[in-house]
Amino acid sequence: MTTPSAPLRIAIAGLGTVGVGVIRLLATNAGIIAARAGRRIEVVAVSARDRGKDRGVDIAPFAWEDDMTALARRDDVDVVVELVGGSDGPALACSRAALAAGKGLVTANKAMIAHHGLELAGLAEASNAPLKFEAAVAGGIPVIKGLREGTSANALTKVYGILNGTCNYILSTMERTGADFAAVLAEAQARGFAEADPAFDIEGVDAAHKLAILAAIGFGTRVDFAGVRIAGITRVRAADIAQADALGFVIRLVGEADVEETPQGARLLQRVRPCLVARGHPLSAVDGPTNAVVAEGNFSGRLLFQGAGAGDGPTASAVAADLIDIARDEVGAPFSIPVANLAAIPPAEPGERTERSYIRFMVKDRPGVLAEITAAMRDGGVSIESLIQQGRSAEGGEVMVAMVTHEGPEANVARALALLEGSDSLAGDPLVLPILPL
Ligand SMILES: NC(=O)c1ccc[n+]([C@@H]2O[C@H](COP(=O)([O-])OP(=O)(O)OC[C@H]3O[C@@H](n4cnc5c(N)ncnc54)[C@H](O)[C@@H]3O)[C@@H](O)[C@H]2O)c1
Ligand SMILES: N[C@@H](CCO)C(=O)O
Ligand code: NA
Repeated sequence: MTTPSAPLRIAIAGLGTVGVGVIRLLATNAGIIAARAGRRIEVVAVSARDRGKDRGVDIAPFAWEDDMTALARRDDVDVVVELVGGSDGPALACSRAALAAGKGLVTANKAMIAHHGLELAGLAEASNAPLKFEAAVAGGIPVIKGLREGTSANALTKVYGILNGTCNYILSTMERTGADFAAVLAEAQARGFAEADPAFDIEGVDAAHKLAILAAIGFGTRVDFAGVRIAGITRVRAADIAQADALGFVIRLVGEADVEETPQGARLLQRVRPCLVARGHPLSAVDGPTNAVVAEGNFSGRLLFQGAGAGDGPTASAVAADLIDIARDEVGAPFSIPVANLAAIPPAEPGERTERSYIRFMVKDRPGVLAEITAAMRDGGVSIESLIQQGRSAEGGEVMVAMVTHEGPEANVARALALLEGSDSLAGDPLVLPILPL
């Protein structure tokens, strides 16, 4: 007769959207999980800011710790699940304590992994403890698993996609309803998609955290968050979304990474920026808090991972999948390759790359302005494919001028715009949005 395996005993630090989602999922799907994990997964202890808060789940059966580091060191815990958030502070302290004590760590915290992932992976490898973070990138989509396992036999040429549910919710809702940015952001916050500080979402930082993690796994490089070039969506206006629509595009916040060979050696390009995406491109149909990641492998071809990128259920699903892997003893190097063997690739300069762009100006409505802009484009070496001026303003007011360029070096657009800097024909800085190739 066989003895049933001992349960995997977990502690949960952080009982917010995701923490409560994990407690619910582990209870609702306990039977399925035990069957697939080969043993039960049991919550033994929890910690958060406010013990008495009504969270809609009963935490009375679990031991309570005020101090998350003490939680991480408990003798009756095998794996700590960090769902607090923040790159440093109690999340990092409790994660370090868990790994140093030889316990497993599961986290949804992309900020922490982007900043301290190599240190934590080093601790995990030193004590042969599992460190897993599927929920940190693209919520419920198994994209870390997809790249660590599914494409592991490939050299990846490119990884890109929609990595922030809040921005995607804002952009696609504004597109559909014409609603105001601030109102839609408030809805995303109310629905639990946004970060505690939503500036991380709308400024592109959250997507950059995720991109740096994906690039590390996809290309076998050291995580280099500082090397990501970041632009968020705060400068995108409803008028840009309407103009893009008229041209046959939607606007999406896209993170992209690739490695290019240059005469100076390999260079890692990582950037997050709002892009025009042609209707017909797979990313154009990605709406609401959905995420999508495209990975191009030299043997697999183009793979598309798509699904819910945020929210309690999908994120809890990814956390629980990591726990099941740990319960099955399916562990490996956190970044697929041991930390010591990850490559350090310097960041690429994008200026020599070519692309088509949408450029939007707000200009004073007076004679000669268009000539000034087109002269700057000519002198910067930018070829204009189409140019649209919207309406007329009241006398002396502002109008929007949008153009689409032919494909050309990115550096030329920067050069042309530098020629316009300080011009009193312009009201504010122009907005440049690249057009994502099909
Ligand atoms: N919400 C999502 O859709 C989602 C998706 C993927 C990843 N994540 C990540 O999961 C983590 C948790 O996100 P969330 O949305 O559940 O956050 P949340 O704000 O809803 O919950 C955070 C929890 O941590 C506790 N906490 C925060 N700071 C604390 C402190 N200084 N001391 C003690 N307790 C503290 C809070 O009391 C709360 O219980 C974050 O790293 C986030 O980036 C969230
Ligand atoms: N704030 C994040 C949560 C999921 O990581 C988002 O909107 O995508
Ligand atoms: Na994921």
